[in-house]
Formats: sequence, C-alpha cells, structure tokens
Amino acid sequence: MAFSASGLPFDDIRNLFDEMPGPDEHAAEDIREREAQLTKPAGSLGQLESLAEWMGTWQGRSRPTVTRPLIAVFAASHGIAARGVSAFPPEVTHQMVQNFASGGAAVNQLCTTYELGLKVFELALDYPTGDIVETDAMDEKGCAATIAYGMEAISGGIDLVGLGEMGIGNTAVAAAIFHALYGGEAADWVGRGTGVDDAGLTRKAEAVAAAVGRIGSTRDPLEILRRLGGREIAAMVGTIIAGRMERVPVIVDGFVTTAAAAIVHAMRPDAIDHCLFAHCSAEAAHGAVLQRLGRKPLLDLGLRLGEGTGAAIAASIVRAAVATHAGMATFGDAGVAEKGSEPRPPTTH
Ligand SMILES: O=C(O)c1ccc[n+]([C@@H]2O[C@H](COP(=O)([O-])O)[C@@H](O)[C@H]2O)c1
Ligand SMILES: Cc1cc2nc[nH]c2cc1C
Repeated sequence: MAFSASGLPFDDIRNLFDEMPGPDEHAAEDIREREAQLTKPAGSLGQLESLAEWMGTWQGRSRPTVTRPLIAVFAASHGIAARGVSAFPPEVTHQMVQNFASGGAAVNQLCTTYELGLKVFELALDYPTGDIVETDAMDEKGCAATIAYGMEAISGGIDLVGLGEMGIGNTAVAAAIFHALYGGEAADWVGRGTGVDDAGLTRKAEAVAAAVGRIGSTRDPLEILRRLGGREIAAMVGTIIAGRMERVPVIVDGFVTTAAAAIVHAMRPDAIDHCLFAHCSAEAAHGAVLQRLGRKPLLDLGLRLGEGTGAAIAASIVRAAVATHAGMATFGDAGVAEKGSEPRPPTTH
C-alpha cells in the first residue's frame, strides 16, 4: 500500500478502519504447536513465548522475524510550550534533533547496542502548531497529511517498528488528549514531564484545562487530535494505522506515544491489538492511561525520557523472543527426553 503525503481527508482515514486485517489465528496456532516442542519445560520462557506468538499473529507468519526493526522518532514544535509548561525552552526540540543526527542521544546508544534502525522524522519544526489554549493545532488537511506522513515510516521492508518522539511541551498536549478522551480533571492527566516545578505544574494543568475547555464537547477522536495536536502525535497515529494495514507490529513507548495509541483505540478499540506497550513511564498518569486501554506494559524501569528509549529496549526483548522461538531445537531434533518420559535404563558396557 502506498500512502501519499499530499493529504487524505479524514473520511479516507476512517475507511481504513473497516479494512484492517485481523489476527492470523493459523500462524498463532502453528507458533503454539512449535513452542510446545521446543527443548524447555512448557511455559518456561514466560512472556518471551507470548511475545513470539503476538509477533507471528500480527505479522501473519508462523515463523515471525525481526530482521529489519526500526525506531521511528517524530519531532514537532508546540505553541503551548511558550506558556512555560516545560522545564526546558522550546529550542531544545531542534537541538535534540541535531543531537540525534550526530549520535549523541540516549536512543542512539540503545539502537546501536541492540542493532535497531533509527530514523528521525521532522515535522515542520520551525512552524510550531498554534497555542491550543487559543486555537486549533491543525486544520483537517494538515492533520490528515501529517497522519499520512507518519504512514511512511512503514516502508522498506521493516518487520517491527518502535515509536519515539521529541517535542518540548508535548506532555501537556498528550495530557490534553487524555483529558478530552477520558474526562476527569486536567490535574488527573498532567505530570512533571521534563521536570517542571510546582508553579509550572499548576500552569500546565491550567493550560490543559483551558485547551480542553475550548474544544468543548468534541468527541470524535480525529477531531480531538486535530484540535489539540501535536504533529508528532498525528504522525504516530499514521504509523500505528499503517503498521496494522501492512502487518508490521508496533511498539508504543511512553506517555506521549500512548496518546497516539489512545486516539486509534478511541476510533476502534481492537485497532491497537498489534501494538505492544513497552513500559510504564514515570510520567504520573501513564499507568492510569494504560489501565483505560486495558494494557499491561512489558517493562517498568522508571523511564520518562521519550525518544523511543523504552521502545528500543522492548524491541530487544521481542527480538530475543523471536530468536528463541525460531532457533531452538525441538525435543525430537535434539534427542532430549520429554516431560514424563520413562527414564532410560543405564547403559552397560
Ligand atoms: O513519553 C514519556 O513518557 C515522556 C515523559 C516525560 C518527558 N518526555 C519527553 O520530554 C519532552 C516533553 O516534556 P515536556 O516537559 O517538555 O512536556 C518530549 O521531548 C518527550 O519526549 C516523554
Ligand atoms: C534534553 C532532553 C532530551 C529529550 N529527549 C526526549 N525529550 C527530551 C527532552 C529534553 C529536555
């Protein structure tokens, strides 16, 4: 499938939800069958076993692969950052993109360590989205074009994609999305992001409350996305949708990437079944959001960096799961006695 960045109207994006492939139950069955024959006590590889099955189910392969894994990092600028809702100034987004290019960020080290591809997608960094307290982040054409751009991350034969993002102010935007989707109070969804102090946290909750108040009773998830932003979240919505269409499993990183998954989930809950949640971020509300999505994260390492760092670590575990499943000998091949076999009589010379 080729996706044009020239811009799909929202209706075309909605239509994709009717065409999404489902789980490949035959592949899942083959994987469970082989798993039972591998040289280990049944169930002893724990979650590695369920990860191998999940990969095969969504890749549609009895022998899942992780040969071309990619961490896709989306970077965007946010008008709301000018309100002092972050501990860092907005120009850090640009500077960190340069740092990604020169190999100096945390995600670079993880991708090198685990031999993962890394691609950074810049989303009009010089043109921040409007301040969502005052105005919509995007118009429909721009939002749809950004979703289409994110779909491009699924190309070139990659077989696993991890989502990452960079954007000063985007934990406020993600909190606004969760507040709009799930209600409650703004304070339920905001956290300290890059480390705002108490005054910054109060400003952030007020800004999120005002932005969500501005969009009123908007309930359509794509409209919530369009009105609250940001571009990196829209692009990641595109990657999640394209991953599903193209049978490329997706690893969601932390709080901000989960906002993209939450939009897709709100459109159709099972449309994120091909997504793995890498970790529970230390950003305060992430655990509550994961509960809303009914998903248990793989890891809980106290990470709150973004950039796809948690997704990269989770990708290494998925790769371990696929490698054990693919490479291990069966009891029959290796001549290892199975559980409950009669002991062999001692050999006499
Ligand atoms: O996704 C997360 O779990 C996460 C939690 C805290 C911070 N971040 C990163 O920090 C930036 C946003 O923080 P802030 O305080 O500027 O809103 C952005 O670049 C994110 O990648 C990301
Ligand atoms: C330095 C820095 C690195 C980041 N990486 C992702 N978000 C970030 C935010 C800051 C501030």
